[in-house]
Amino acid sequence: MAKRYAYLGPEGTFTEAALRALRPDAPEEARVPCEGVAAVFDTVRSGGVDGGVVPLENSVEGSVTATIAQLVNGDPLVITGETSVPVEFALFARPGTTLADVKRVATHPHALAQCRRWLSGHLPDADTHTVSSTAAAARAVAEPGAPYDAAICAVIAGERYGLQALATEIGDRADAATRFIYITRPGELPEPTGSDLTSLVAFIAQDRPGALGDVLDQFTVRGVNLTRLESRPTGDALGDYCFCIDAEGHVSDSRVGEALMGLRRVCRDVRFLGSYPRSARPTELEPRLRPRPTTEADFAEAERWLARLRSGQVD
Ligand SMILES: O=C(O)C(=O)C[C@]1(C(=O)O)C=C[C@@H](O)C=C1
Repeated sequence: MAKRYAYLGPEGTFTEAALRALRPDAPEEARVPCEGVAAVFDTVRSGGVDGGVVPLENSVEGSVTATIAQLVNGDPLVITGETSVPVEFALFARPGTTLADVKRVATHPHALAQCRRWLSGHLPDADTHTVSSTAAAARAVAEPGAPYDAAICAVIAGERYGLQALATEIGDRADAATRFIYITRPGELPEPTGSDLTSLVAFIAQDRPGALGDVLDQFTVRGVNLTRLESRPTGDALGDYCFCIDAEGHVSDSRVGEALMGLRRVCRDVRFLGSYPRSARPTELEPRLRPRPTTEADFAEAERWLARLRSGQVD
């Protein structure tokens, strides 16, 4: 049966652009728009689709909490791919509307946070309303008797719903980008590519001095670079946190595997969220991320050395 993919819809979201980048050969009917991040996760979990795409983090606004909450607390799904998409915002309204007519602006909370400067400069008195996505805002503005006068959305969404641009490039940061993940039900892992990321959630055993240090040490001593570390409430009690971690490398790399075993020993729980190809190639990475402090070859050589010691040989 042909594969189908859920995404944060409706048509015209940045998430749809991410899905097109991740699955360029998928025909239109393979893309299943969902209203909200939780609905994408549920559709993937229920087996209604093969996988799904959701936003994970934005370079300006940070994490998408709805996605993190599903990854941390929901029934386990794994990440098998990622991509990042530049996010450029525009203000769209029904044809004939002028900027002076705009009193109510709708958009996604992350988009609103990224256009604050432009809004306070150009529409200081407009009321702002948040909806489930930037394209949902554009669609709502296009409806007869719409509750909003304008939407902050991608150009493609404004055009898709027959609106007219009142302003383009209204984001506070022209170089803003959002990172999206491709999620599936647990199954076969993607093959290592030599440029992978491993995502996980570490739940510390007990709040005490050095508890986070113990988690980080598992990576430090094995020369595994972290690309993201975020503390999130577990939801169980006020002040109870877990740590969302992205590390360079694949679970099949010995040192990443050993770091995971180390975490398993020092943490109350570890949720493995997947190993998957990194979207930026190493040549595009900043030099400070390379070279790795130790290589896979160093690791293998140290293992052989230990085996020799254990068998009674001394170098
Ligand atoms: O609303 C959209 O178009 C989305 O794809 C969601 C989303 C997000 O959740 O951050 C994606 C990119 C932008 O930062 C704004 C909104």
